[in-house]
Amino acid sequence: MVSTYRSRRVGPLNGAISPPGDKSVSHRALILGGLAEGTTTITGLLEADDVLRTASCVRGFGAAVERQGEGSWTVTGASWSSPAQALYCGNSGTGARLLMGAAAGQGVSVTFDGDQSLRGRPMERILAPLREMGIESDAREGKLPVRLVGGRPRGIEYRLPKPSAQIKSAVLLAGLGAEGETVIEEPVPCRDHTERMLPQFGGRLTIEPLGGGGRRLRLPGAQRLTAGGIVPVPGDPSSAAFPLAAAAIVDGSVVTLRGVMTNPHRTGFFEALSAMGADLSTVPVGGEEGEAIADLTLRYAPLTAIHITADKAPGLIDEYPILCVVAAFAAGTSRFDGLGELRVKESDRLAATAALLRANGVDVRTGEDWIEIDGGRPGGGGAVATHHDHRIAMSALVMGMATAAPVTIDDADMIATSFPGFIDLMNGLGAAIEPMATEGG
Ligand SMILES: O=C(O)C1=C[C@@H](OP(=O)(O)O)[C@@H](O)[C@H](O)C1
Ligand SMILES: C=C(OP(=O)(O)O)C(=O)O
Repeated sequence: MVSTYRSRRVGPLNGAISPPGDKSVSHRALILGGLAEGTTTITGLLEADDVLRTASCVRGFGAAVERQGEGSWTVTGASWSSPAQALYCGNSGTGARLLMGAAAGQGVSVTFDGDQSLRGRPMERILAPLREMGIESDAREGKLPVRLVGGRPRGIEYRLPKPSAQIKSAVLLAGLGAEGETVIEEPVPCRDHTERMLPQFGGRLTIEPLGGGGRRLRLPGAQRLTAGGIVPVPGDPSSAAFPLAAAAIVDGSVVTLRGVMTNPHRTGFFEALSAMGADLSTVPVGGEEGEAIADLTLRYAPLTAIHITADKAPGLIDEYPILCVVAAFAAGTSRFDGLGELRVKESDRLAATAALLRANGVDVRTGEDWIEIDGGRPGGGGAVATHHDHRIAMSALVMGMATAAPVTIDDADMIATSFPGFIDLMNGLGAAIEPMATEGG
């Protein structure tokens, strides 16, 4: 089934909403809960396709994962066993990569698979450190389906080749079951949700500063985790980015996002909005011991172009498509560097974002890992190819809220991988996102 949608300008957006639970934290809570002895309760879990796939994979290893009510789940860990069937991770890079690490640590044999997009994404970045740890795998050209061969991993010293929290977390999760210590050097820091959550499950880990803002993580091997009590999942800053972006480009808007996680490795988009001149206020509302949380209010103000250097990219890596849309409405030329990783996300997001903007009348230049956008008053009217990528779909729909002519997308279904309530929530703020047609069956 293909669902095409149209987004058109209707006036200012107003209101206060809570974004859904954070996707990164949701995956980790399920996986750590599945490894721990006893029952963990997770509240505010993101009930989106990517996370639900991880829930069923964790079940596939023998843990009990049960939905108790909206967003409220229990996970009772088990000694992991080798699943008879391949585990299907759907569209989720985080799910596949973190689960590979966890499975390697538990010594199980397992095959992971995913949808067409995930089958195209690089997995060698996980298989290489796992091989160093002594875990053999079978994969054609480093892509899914991947078969891991069970065995006892050994701790390694590993320097992250890129600032990827998925690689870092996979090595940490494998290290939990390893013989000996695992040491990870992280020259450029990236999101640290695994490190923050581990102690709640009795996990031991020390973090030392490395010169230049980096870190060295030391994780003892052979750890037995214990249930994490209640793990609250804060609001997802990457989802909050869409209504905030809409308020930033639609004149007269005032929108509040409640309970948004403000982990310093995830706030790059909010900092970029402020640097462009958006009137964004942040009121901390708690959560300091695990993940910080705040209410964010954005009042429309005219925007100016910015330059974001490569070292900042990990702090807003998933937000670049929507940031590029915002830049299209800012006076001047914006430039974003260090975007090579965008080429291996759910789609080639650098190419898909450039095409999205061009289809709506924006002048854009790209290189292998950068983009330049000439901002102004884009006319819109474009038909956007989403390449089955949720973030491209939501970015295009937000653009249509501010352009003279409506923006259409070829498929809204993938939005369900990270933000199932997106369309209703945006329309509740005053947007006009409407289905165009449904083809096939
Ligand atoms: O660890 C995580 O939860 C994530 C890490 C990032 O990927 P990389 O590790 O590939 O940078 C991000 O793009 C992804 O959406 C979620
Ligand atoms: C890149 C993303 O997710 P994943 O890597 O988990 O597929 C994303 O949600 O933008």
